[in-house]
Order: sequence, then C-alpha cells, then structure tokens
Amino acid sequence: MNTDQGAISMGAETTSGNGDGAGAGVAPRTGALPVAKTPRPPVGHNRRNPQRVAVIIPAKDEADRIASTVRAARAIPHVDLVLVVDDGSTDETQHVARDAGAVVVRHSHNRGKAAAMETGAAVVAMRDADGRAPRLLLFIDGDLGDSAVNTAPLVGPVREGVADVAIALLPPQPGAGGRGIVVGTARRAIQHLTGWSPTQPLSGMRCLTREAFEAATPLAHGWGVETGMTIDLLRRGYVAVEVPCDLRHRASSNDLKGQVHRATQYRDVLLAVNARRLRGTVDAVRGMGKDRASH
Ligand SMILES: O=c1ccn([C@@H]2O[C@H](COP(=O)(O)OP(=O)(O)O[C@H]3O[C@H](CO)[C@@H](O)[C@H](O)[C@H]3O)[C@@H](O)[C@H]2O)c(=O)[nH]1
Ligand SMILES: O=C(O)[C@H](O)COP(=O)(O)O
Repeated sequence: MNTDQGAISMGAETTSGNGDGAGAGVAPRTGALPVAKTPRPPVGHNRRNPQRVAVIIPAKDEADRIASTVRAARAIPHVDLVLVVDDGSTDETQHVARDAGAVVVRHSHNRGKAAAMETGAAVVAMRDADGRAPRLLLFIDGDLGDSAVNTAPLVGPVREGVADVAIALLPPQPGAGGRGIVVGTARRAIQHLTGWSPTQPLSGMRCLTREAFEAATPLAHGWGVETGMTIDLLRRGYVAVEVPCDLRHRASSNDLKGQVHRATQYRDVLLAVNARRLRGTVDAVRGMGKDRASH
C-alpha cells in the first residue's frame, strides 16, 4: 500500500521527537505527513531486493484462533516469514500454528507477552540475510483470526519512511467490558512523558523497523510493553503513527476473569511508567551535573 490514501488518521498529531528527552518535539497539526527518524529505503533495499516483513505472533493458548491468524498473516503483502512464539501454552497452539504454515518457537514455560516479543525478534534477526535490509517487524496478537490480514496498512508508513512505528487503531469490539481505566492511565502517562496522546495506547498490533525495535529494548515486562515502547521510542526521537485497521479480537469482558486481567494490565503499565519516570529524573539530574561541571 502507499501512504497517501488517508489511512493515517493520526499522522499530523504524531510526535516527531528530537531525541532530547521527555516532551521531545510534537509536530504541529499541519496536516502534512510526518517523516521517520531513519530515512528509507534502508541499506540493502532496491527494486530487485525489496524490504521484507516478518510477522511475529506471541501466543499463549491460542489453539482455537491461531490457524486462521497465521493464514491471514501470510497473505499480507511483503511478508515472507510468519513466526509464532508459543509462550508456554498448555494447549495445541504450537502444532496448529505449524500446520498452518508458521515457523514456531516455544518457551517451555510462560514468560509473558513482552518476553515472547523479544524471543520473536531474536529469531527473525537470525534469519535476516547478510547484506540485505533487516526485515520490518510486524507484531500481532494470536486471536485476530481472519481479520489479521487487515494489519497490512501498518506496513506502508514504515516501509515508506513516514514513521518508525505504526500502531493499529481498532474499531469498537463487541463484548468489550473495559471502563477505560487502564487505557486512560497509559495514555496520560505517555502524554506526560512525551507530549503525545495516543488514542489506543495498549494496542499491540505494531509494525516497526529493526532499529526502532532495538532502541526500545529491553522491553517493559508483560502488559507494560506497549506503553513502555511508545515512551522509549518517542523520547529517542522515533516517529509513531496510529493507523485504523479493521480488526476483531477476543475482547476482555466484564466478568471476574476480565477484571483480573485488567488489574494485571494496570500493574504492568504502572511498573513500566514508573521505571521510565525514574529514568527521566536520573537523566535530568545527570544533565544538571554536567552543566555545572562545564561552567
Ligand atoms: O502470557 C502471555 C499472555 C498472552 N500472550 C499473547 O499476547 C497476545 C495478547 O493477549 P490478549 O489475551 O489478547 O490480551 P488483550 O487484553 O486482548 O490485549 C490488548 O492489550 C495488551 C496490552 O495490555 C496488548 O498487548 C494487546 O495487543 C491488546 O490487544 C495474544 O496473542 C496472547 O496469546 C502471550 O504471548 N503470553
Ligand atoms: O478492555 C480493555 O480495553 C483493556 O483490558 C483495558 O481496560 P480498561 O478499559 O479498563 O482501560
């Protein structure tokens, strides 16, 4: 896809940071598309050698949906590798995913979504060819089913150098029971630390360059991963956009299981944010020390 078809609804609101720490420059609402920190096409990219995309799917007990998710992911243009990281599932996820055409690696015990993402990126790096641009990394959830193909619009902005990371904006999900507490907490924290207010700060469907991924590691633990990644990337001057994607996933309802899940998300988001607040303060104090020393 190309990026001039209006798919990037949040482009003008996107931070185009200058890498000088918290509050790094937010682009004015000019209507113009932003420009990624790292110019594209990358080294090793040319017409005969176009940049490829790896889809990475962290999956815990997704046997019911992983086959359709994998098949749909394989149909996304430029994708030549679909990797499922089975995060210690107790069901048949790994076998179902392999039968559907994915490369599968497995954690022998459950380590959480962020760890599965790091494992996935490491495996893709081992498969990236020498002398070729590293693959773009497209992270998607295992429960998207057929709708996973609709993450395709995330690739264009990153491939074409409009953004370093493109994040999916999902339509309202049937049966979703959240009250916006975790989402609001994550959004306010990102806004406070970077100046950007994302619409869906927890959205895990994200396409990014290898360079941006490395800049965001080590990832925040568990469910804090998206919030931590967005803060780290924007603080380092990388450019994010939110792109509407017509996705369906298993939304958490309002039952006990859903509440426990949200409580865990809340804890992980707070841990990710507090670690980054602390880092911001330490960096600021170090900066003051350096200023004094140079006078
Ligand atoms: O220990 C775990 C738990 C989950 N998953 C996988 O992570 C993905 C997301 O999990 P899900 O149960 O669908 O969580 P949701 O609450 O629906 O996730 C929303 O919120 C999360 C942040 O809290 C984001 O990571 C997701 O992308 C976003 O869809 C799925 O593929 C899971 O199989 C793991 O790999 N390991
Ligand atoms: O259902 C959701 O969107 C997430 O679990 C976050 O919950 P929240 O609605 O309480 O922010």
